[in-house]
Amino acid sequence: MPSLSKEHFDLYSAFHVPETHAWSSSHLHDHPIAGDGATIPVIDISDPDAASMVGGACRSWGVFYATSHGIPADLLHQVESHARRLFSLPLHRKLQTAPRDGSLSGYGRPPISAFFPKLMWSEGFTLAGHDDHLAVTSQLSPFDSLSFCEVMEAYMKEMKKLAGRLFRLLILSLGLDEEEMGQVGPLKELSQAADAIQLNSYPTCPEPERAIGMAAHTDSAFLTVLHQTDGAGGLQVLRDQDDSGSARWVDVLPRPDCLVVNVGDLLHILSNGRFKSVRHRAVVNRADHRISAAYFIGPPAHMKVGSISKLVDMRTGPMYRPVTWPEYLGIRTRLFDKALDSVKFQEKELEKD
Ligand SMILES: C=C1C[C@]23C[C@@]1(O)CC[C@H]2[C@@]12CCC[C@@](C)(C(=O)O1)[C@H]2[C@@H]3C(=O)O
Ligand SMILES: O=C(O)CCC(=O)C(=O)O
Ligand SMILES: [Fe+2]
Repeated sequence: MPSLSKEHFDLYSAFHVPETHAWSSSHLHDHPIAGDGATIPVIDISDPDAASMVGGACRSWGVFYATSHGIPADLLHQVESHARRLFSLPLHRKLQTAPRDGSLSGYGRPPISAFFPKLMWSEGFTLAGHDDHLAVTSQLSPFDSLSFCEVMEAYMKEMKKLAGRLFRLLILSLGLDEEEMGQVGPLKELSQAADAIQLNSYPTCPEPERAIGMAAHTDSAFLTVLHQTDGAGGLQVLRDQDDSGSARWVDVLPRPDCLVVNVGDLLHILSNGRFKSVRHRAVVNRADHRISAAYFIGPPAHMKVGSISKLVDMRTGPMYRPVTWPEYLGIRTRLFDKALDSVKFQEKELEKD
């Protein structure tokens, strides 16, 4: 069993933020927080104009709130309460499920943690594929791992359907017709698309101004659909340029009946840079123990993702070289937030007419 080192400080009973978790203020305050007025689009995805609204939001923000998403409220509550129960287990029991032998599923720090000298004020549990996660959760007996798995699998199934709807809207918004849409690999093979759930727990923090729940990053997949608990919130997205010309962190507060959808790096590549992979982070607070459940959908492991040819300017060629998701995750392991730039082709000089 992994030992309970200082690194596994119990966040739930903390009276102060230890040095291991204290981030420098330059890291935390790299950009100002936007005031009111910066409003993330709220889109009813069953609206007849949903495609153009979703397309507009992904071009301009890389994120939006989706309503009429079709995920039953009861299922969302069950996911949340199972996640709470899992994170409330004693630390040594959770550590028993740490991913091993090439598995991705289990309790632990997300891969981005490796890029920062300080630890994040959160715990994570990844579920990637049925056998993978059943193998770890079944070790949690007498924790009700079967009902945990049942709920998570029902959630993944519903989320995949929703991701299919969102994808269709996005592709339509790019001006592709039904026939061309059928030729776009990821949509054609959605049933085989790879997906994963990341459960995040952000305990209350005695000194939230010194800690970070989840450090700034972009997600690697096509799309992320996030459910967050009601309460103080914590998710923030980086709005590149506001009217004042500077980048600002914008709060993505919980809204009733809304899920948060954000663009990941592979959709940025697929759309030849039209949809923006949005940088985001999660801050913590003194009052609420926040839970979030992120659903990631990406291409099947073997599929190379390149820019849709109709979106490529024939004179300059595609902006990015095609990559598979596992290949891209490998690049991120080495380069983290330089990964997207590293698969970008050098811009060609256009000859003057
Ligand atoms: C499917 C995945 C996406 C993810 C890496 C992973 O294999 C499982 C964890 C995911 C997560 C969640 C927190 C943020 C993130 C950047 C990270 O470090 O782990 C994402 C990864 C990603 O989007 O690449
Ligand atoms: O919890 C959140 O609000 C953000 C989580 C996140 O960014 C992730 O899991 O990739
Ligand atoms: Fe994320």
